Amino acid sequence: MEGVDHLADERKKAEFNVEAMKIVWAGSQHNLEVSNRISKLVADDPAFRKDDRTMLPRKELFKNTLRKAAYAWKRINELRLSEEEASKLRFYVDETAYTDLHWGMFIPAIKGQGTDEQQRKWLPLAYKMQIIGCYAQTELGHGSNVQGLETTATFDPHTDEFVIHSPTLTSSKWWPGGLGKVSTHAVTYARLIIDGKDHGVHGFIVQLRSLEDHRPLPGITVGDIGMKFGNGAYNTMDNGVLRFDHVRIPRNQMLMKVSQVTREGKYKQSDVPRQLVYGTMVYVRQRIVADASCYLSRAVCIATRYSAVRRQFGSQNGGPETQVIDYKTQQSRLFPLLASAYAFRFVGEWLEWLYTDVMQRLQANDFSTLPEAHACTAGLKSLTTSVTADGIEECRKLCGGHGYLCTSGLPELFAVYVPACTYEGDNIVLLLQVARFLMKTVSQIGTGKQPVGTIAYMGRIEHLMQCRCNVQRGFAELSADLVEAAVAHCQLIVVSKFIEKLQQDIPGEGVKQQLEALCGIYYLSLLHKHQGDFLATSYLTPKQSALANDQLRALYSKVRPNAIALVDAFNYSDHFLSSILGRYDGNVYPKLYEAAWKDPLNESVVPDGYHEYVRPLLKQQLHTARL
Ligand SMILES: CC/C=C\C/C=C\C/C=C\C/C=C\C/C=C\C/C=C\CCCCC(=O)SCCNC(=O)CCNC(=O)[C@H](O)C(C)(C)COP(=O)(O)OP(=O)(O)OC[C@H]1O[C@@H](n2cnc3c(N)ncnc32)[C@H](O)[C@@H]1OP(=O)(O)O
Ligand SMILES: Cc1cc2nc3c(=O)[nH]c(=O)nc-3n(C[C@H](O)[C@H](O)[C@H](O)COP(=O)(O)OP(=O)(O)OC[C@H]3O[C@@H](n4cnc5c(N)ncnc54)[C@H](O)[C@@H]3O)c2cc1C
Repeated sequence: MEGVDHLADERKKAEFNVEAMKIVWAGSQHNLEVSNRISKLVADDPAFRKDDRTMLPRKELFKNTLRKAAYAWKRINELRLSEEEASKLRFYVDETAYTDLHWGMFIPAIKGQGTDEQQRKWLPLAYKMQIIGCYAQTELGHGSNVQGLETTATFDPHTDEFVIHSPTLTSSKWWPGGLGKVSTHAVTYARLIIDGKDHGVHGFIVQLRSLEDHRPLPGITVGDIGMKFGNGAYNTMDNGVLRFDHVRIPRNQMLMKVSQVTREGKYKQSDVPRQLVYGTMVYVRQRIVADASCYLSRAVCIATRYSAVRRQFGSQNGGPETQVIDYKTQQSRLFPLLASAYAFRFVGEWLEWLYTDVMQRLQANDFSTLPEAHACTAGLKSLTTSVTADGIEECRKLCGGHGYLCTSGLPELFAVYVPACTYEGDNIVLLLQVARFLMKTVSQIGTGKQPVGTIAYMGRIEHLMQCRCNVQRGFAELSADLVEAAVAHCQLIVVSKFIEKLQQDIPGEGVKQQLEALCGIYYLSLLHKHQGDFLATSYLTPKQSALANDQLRALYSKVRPNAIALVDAFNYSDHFLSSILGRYDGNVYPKLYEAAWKDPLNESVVPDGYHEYVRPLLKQQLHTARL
């Protein structure tokens, strides 16, 4: 019934202060306040309606996204929202769009790789959205292998220009978000050629479309690459294809913070690691980790609330059937994901600190923690996106048949999220980077260099110090195993950051106890999943492994009465969740039934096509039956 909280009894079971947990999840009282205000602003504005997305044809869907992005920009300016508030508004609008890449990659690339002069010229235009940018790195033939990119930028000393060109079909830029139909400019990655010498991949600002009539400029061929996975989902984004036919840009449009080309055509590499050209990707990877906790928590919120509403089997003497959340199988699938959502939130906070610290060190030309930052952002991006993508699918399955309805919110959430396992670095390719970092650490231990930071624990691997093994040999042969070691390394980071979080002062009655239980579920569920490795290496005895499993089950029972309150603490509005199964009031069945009749297919009792395609069959069947 309307107005009744069908989850009220569940909420009464909470053994902790939910409002205090909301602050922990938000990061601070201030963040919670801003989130509440902006979330309501979006939820209350019909212009941000999103329940029709999965039913719109692509052109209409895309135009609707353009409308929303323009309206959001209008509201940001009318309300004079800060950058923080504007970012929150785009988050709660919850629709991938060209603005993601304008704000999330184009601007960071200029900030990270542009000189002060270039920043002074381009950033004001970008901040006012007088130009709209994208990040054009991936090509049809290369994405993971950045050093394999084929687009060329050839310096012409006669005109003090670079000639940007797509020499082959496979050099066509392919995938950049916002490129297909909207961006006027791109930070384009191309091979710098000077006097026939290839200096490798560098970033260049290239205008793609006229600011007058939006038509592609001479030498530019650009368009959308076509429909992607799922209805709605990432089809609100114009991922594009782009080819250059000898397009000329001024020399000062090469991003020159890391390396420069003089008027005379002399190449100067600052004494900084060439990998700084990858800096934007590192920035986005750390953002994606924080974002993973948002996506996973949305799915867990839906599945937890529905698991408390859904009853199936177990009726005693005509009494109510059992809530499926009370089944140990349901808990063993759901609660590790709930724990992971909190774990990823905290490791995302730490990674943001690590990234900020590295950026400050770079200002002082201190590159000492750059390798660790690369390994942590790459590895944690890989781990958290893989677990989140698989977790959203598991949450769909935890909701049974109704989880497969678009009105559950889960199919679209899955479809929009899963590319995160690929973009910003294929997850396996990134784990191989972590494996390379671990093996390099091992080789350095042999030289007496003690590891610090997230690899300090490796200093205790005494036996490796004696083996003097040649870690270079067999990397390719052992890469699958090394990837597993990289995953374990990242899982250890997540566990250690969760434990460090618990060592902080955490206000609120019962809050710390709940987080301790979730931390226990996180690491014990990992230990259970990988117990074979621990047993095979004698790190655990069978008895210890059994005790750990017993403790895990005990923690499920401890969390069970608090489960609804723990997902309420995510503080998501019904508008943001966009899920009938995940409604705050748990009023699922009436709303599912109501929603079904709103489907366009039910606009007519007799479906279009009946008379052309069904009736003839029936009549034919009737005729046959009479024979
Ligand atoms: C659902 C969607 C909704 C919202 C979006 C979701 C989340 C976003 C969250 C918040 C939004 C905020 C911002 C983002 C905005 C929008 C994001 C939305 C969508 C994302 C769009 C995705 C955009 C892209 O995909 S851009 C293209 C990404 N491409 C890649 O990642 C390519 C991967 N490949 C590489 O990085 C490199 O090729 C490589 C690292 C694999 C290899 O490089 P290379 O060959 O040059 O090096 P190696 O020989 O392997 O190593 C040499 C040494 O260099 C070291 N190294 C390598 N990389 C780095 C680095 N980055 N930093 C530091 N050091 C590095 C390496 O370790 C070696 O060192 P050694 O000492 O010699 O061993
Ligand atoms: C939705 C979406 C949005 C995107 N947005 C952008 C954007 O805005 N800008 C942009 O520039 N790009 C963008 N991309 C492209 C994206 O960054 C690349 O697709 C991604 O980096 C993966 O590269 P790839 O496609 O070449 O994969 P591949 O490397 O071809 O991966 C194919 C398989 O090969 C494996 N593999 C590759 N190399 C190795 C190796 N050395 N060892 C073992 N296995 C290997 C991979 O693990 C994978 O299983 C986007 C992609 C998607 C899906």
